[in-house]
Amino acid sequence: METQVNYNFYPNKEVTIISAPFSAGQRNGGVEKGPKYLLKHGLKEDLEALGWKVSLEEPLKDSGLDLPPSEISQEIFEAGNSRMRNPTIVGQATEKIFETVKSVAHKKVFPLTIGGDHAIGMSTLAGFLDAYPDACVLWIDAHADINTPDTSPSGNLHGFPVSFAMGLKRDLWHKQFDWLDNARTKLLANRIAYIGLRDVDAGEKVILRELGIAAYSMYHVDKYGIAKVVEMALSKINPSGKSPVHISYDVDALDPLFTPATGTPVRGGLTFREGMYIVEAVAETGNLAALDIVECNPDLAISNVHEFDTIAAGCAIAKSALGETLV
Ligand SMILES: NC(=[NH2+])NCCC[C@H](N)C(=O)O
Ligand SMILES: [Mn+2]
Ligand SMILES: [Mn+2]
Repeated sequence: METQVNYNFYPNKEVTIISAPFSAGQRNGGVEKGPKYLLKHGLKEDLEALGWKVSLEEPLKDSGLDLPPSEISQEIFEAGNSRMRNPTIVGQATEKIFETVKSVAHKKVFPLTIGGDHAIGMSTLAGFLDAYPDACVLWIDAHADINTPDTSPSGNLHGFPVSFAMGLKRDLWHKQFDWLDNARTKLLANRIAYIGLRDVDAGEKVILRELGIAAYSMYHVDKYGIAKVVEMALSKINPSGKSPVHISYDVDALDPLFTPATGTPVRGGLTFREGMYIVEAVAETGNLAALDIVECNPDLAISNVHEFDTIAAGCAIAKSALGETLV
């Protein structure tokens, strides 16, 4: 089926699935299996059926960086009240993923990065912004993932990627993140909006307020409806309507009813249709130009139904974003 949706930045409709089986940004084993399960569910074939030419890149292949937390030696980097866990392995893996996303984006091919935990968001944002300095970002998540080493309650690096892409508290970083200094463009506060928030740490709330970041929580989804929220978010971050839009989609944005197999589920989330509407509506503008799907963890499913629902939801996000329409 040929899709009705246009992709302004990809007239040739080429997409590269960047497989990022990575879990050291948090402490649950299993999230590194996400890419394998999404692919096994038919992700590649589904996108081909939508008229895309699909290729696959595996930046972590044979790197040893794709091991579950139980198989890597744990490292804690502390300075004063600042803390991050496993900075060396996270820094090494995110650099490799950054290089891949960057080269795919520079080739004018749609980068679809599948995780893996959300630490890889620092790679995808920095890599995409390198090719498109005027890009804007929709971060779809229950969490803001904008902790800095001195605000994080957990030290888990999947709670940091937005602050890294923005270069916040640069002096507190571990040296393994020096690669971010080579990225051409930092993410600016007026180029990112959140949708779906409902579990934001106290220090993150201060950062969001101080920087004036557009943050639409579940309260705003309830109050205005999802269509209005998407419209408001896009008009804030993309006032000209011409910039490419990168969506970083944490499946825990959806209610755990729909994506139960994820490491940090939070009740009161988006319905399945609200979640699909976001990517459908951005795709409809023609400006959707990069997508991440992260935090599917098949090992946390307590039944086959949970596993199926979570993986199927991840694939549905990709299909809706890449042009599947309901009629
Ligand atoms: N990508 C995620 N699921 N992030 C969850 C982050 C949770 C919490 N804010 C933390 O920093 O630990
Ligand atoms: Mn989350
Ligand atoms: Mn996240």
